[in-house]
Amino acid sequence: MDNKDRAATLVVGAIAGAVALSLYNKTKTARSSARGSAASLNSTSTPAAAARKVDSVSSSDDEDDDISRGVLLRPYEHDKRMRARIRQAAGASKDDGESGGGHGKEYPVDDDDAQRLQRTYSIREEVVREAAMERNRVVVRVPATSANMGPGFDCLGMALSIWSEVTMERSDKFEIVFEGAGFEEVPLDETNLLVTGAKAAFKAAGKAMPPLRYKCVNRIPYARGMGSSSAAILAGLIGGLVLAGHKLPMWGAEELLQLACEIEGHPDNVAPVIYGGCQLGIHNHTRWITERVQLPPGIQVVLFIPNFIGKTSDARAVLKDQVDRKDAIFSIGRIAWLVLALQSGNVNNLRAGCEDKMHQPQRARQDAYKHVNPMIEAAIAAGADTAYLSGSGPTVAAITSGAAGDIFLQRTKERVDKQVAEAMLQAAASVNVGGETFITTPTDGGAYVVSAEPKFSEGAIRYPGDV
Ligand SMILES: Nc1ncnc2c1ncn2[C@@H]1O[C@H](COP(=O)(O)OP(=O)(O)OP(=O)(O)O)[C@@H](O)[C@H]1O
Ligand SMILES: N[C@@H](CCO)C(=O)O
Repeated sequence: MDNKDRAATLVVGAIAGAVALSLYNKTKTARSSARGSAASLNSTSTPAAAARKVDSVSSSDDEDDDISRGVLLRPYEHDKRMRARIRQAAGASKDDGESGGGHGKEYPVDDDDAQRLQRTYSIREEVVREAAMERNRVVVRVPATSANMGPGFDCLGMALSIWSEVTMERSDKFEIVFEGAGFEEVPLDETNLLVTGAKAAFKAAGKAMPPLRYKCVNRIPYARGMGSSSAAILAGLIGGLVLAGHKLPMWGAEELLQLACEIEGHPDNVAPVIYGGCQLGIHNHTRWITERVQLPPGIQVVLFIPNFIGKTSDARAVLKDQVDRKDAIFSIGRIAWLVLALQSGNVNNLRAGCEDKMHQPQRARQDAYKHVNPMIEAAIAAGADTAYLSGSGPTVAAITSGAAGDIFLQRTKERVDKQVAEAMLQAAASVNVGGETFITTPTDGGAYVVSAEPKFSEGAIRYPGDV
């Protein structure tokens, strides 16, 4: 990703972040007021001002102020707050450079609290130093993802309930066995992204990369706009970390996200692969950060997956370096609108929220993507709340809502997703594009280790994959 792309991601992501943050704060008002006067971000008058505030909260020296007031609670702030509180509990000066704050603020700590924090902090220190056991074999599951969702170019994406499974084991020679989607096209040499991920993991561990055997049962459509490359990167990274016996510092660092973004270049697929759900990610000038965007309950994702591949590198090549101001204004409003609609559950606003002028029209003008516009119109006419080009395409995703429980228990005529899938197939046929539809749901969870050898379980503490 070049600097221009990164700047665009920052602006779009920051605005969407401001919207999400405003909603988040609304839900946290009770907690904030219980802690005392809240420097409410809700009072921020413009999206731009809110975006500046987001940035200052995450990176300025005022961080401790905001944290102590309970205005925000984010994973990467836990570490700093904990350190400050422990230091205060221990009676140390807050001004010797370590706490990063030095405001002389009184933190609400009693003896029990201090002991608990001290204990937690000790555990955290052990985690940082911990040299985990190297392992011989590991199985990892990684989800498909649908990025961009219209205007969230390079910054927004959601994880889908389509999982690939990768087994990695130490071997006397390098080998990749690939089954399922893309088995005829995927490179089986060291350029495979599973290997790229694994190499990054061993590098992070400071260990030489041993010969590994990879077996991938791939259910994520290959090079179709459903995040097959990000899933492969994360499978390699996670599997590699487990084999290397290296645990990343997660508190305050989101280190796995940094490693994955360094390879992929943007967080819109890799963040939902790691954390699940819908994720909004930006680069804050120092590192990649991401936040969960709540999804409305009961939504389904209807995918039309063409029977041809569309490489992201080709789909990016059609985009110009410069964006017209009116197109930027159009898309900035839409990403804010989309995040607001998702967070608030107002599915009626999803349609406008998924409109875009940054990449979708440019890509849809290509002959290979001629199905995109007719299909979006057909899906919406058939009852979808919205539809958009998934990732860099050529897959089109439509969102339907109102589902509850298992769809196979629902009367066919009441199933909006089926009507939408049929309409998408008809639209594809009308422009002579072949493919299939796939009906799925977002998944709340991200990539996970299914099992490892030797096992993780010991004594009475057991884990599902080890049972
Ligand atoms: N194990 C792998 N799985 C998938 N793609 C791989 C793998 N290893 C290497 N690649 C490369 O990544 C490319 C696919 O990534 P690409 O970004 O084009 O599609 P995608 O990730 O499926 O879609 P999108 O990023 O738009 O959601 C392939 O052309 C291939 O060169
Ligand atoms: N945001 C990316 C997604 C695919 O990697 C793009 O649209 O090119």
